[in-house]
Amino acid sequence: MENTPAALTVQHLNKFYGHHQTLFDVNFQCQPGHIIGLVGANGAGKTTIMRSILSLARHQGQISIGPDPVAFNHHAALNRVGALIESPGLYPYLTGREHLKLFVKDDAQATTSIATLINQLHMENFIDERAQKYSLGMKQKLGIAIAFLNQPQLIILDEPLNGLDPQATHDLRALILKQSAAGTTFLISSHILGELQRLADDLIVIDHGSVVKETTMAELLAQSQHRVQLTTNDDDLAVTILQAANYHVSMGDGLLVDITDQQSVEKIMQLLGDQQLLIQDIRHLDDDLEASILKIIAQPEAQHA
Ligand SMILES: Nc1ncnc2c1ncn2[C@@H]1O[C@H](COP(=O)(O)OP(=O)(O)OP(=O)(O)O)[C@@H](O)[C@H]1O
Repeated sequence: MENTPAALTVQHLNKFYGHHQTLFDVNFQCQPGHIIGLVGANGAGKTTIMRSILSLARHQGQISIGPDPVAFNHHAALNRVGALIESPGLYPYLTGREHLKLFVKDDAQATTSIATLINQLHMENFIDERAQKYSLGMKQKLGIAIAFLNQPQLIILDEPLNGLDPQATHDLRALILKQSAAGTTFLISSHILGELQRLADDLIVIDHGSVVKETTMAELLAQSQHRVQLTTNDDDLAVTILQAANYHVSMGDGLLVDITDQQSVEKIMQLLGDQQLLIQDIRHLDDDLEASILKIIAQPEAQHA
């Protein structure tokens, strides 16, 4: 089978601001049509990685869009990339529609693609106003629309949900999923992890300028810890019974019981029921993406030496 090149390849990316190194040998690939979440704490290096890919910052290392290398002085392949980095740079005296006309490349498809984006992002009621009057969310929507123009193969979005209301968040999610199903690759940074959990196929976790984890969302969530919180009519006895059956139990708000692959809620209920214990409350406490990422970053080997 013919090998399809990755949509984006980043190899040995290092970045210095003066003498201060902010990226340390960053390596990763983005597969075509995947949505990749780039996550990490404030200052971890997400924006710097994105700016380096787009040749907006000088860096050391190799970056390729598909099979084509991109460098600070050689960036033809960036024609196939759409991006929104930090806040969009807009011309105050131009309307939103004039911005879209300015950035569109293919005149033949300009009118339909601009109209479709305006419609999909619900921008009709402000698109013919000058950008100087735009709110944060309106600017952000226009910046997103510009990133989606010209059918890019790769779209890079840095904190795209900034300033977006719930409807706009929903519209953007629908647009990203539609474009990704059509083959567009996305690299998206966001602190809104619940939203990334709904969108991303793959995750790259950055900490102190290094990649500390590259994984699929499914893999990460499958490895996450499953626990139940329960209250019984005799919690002390319940602890004794569960520990004797090799469950890890801690006392919190009720009993917190870790569940491994070989254990289950049904088995817990049966064990306690066999001893005539009454379960008064029971609920699942599965880790979400936030908890899983915090654990990755907290691991000592995740810290850059
Ligand atoms: N122009 C600059 N000059 C000097 N240092 C910079 C510059 N821009 C970024 N940095 C430093 O590089 C590091 C990475 O910053 P970056 O903006 O890439 O982080 P980030 O992960 O995007 O953070 P956030 O989530 O807060 O946006 C930080 O330590 C930051 O202080």
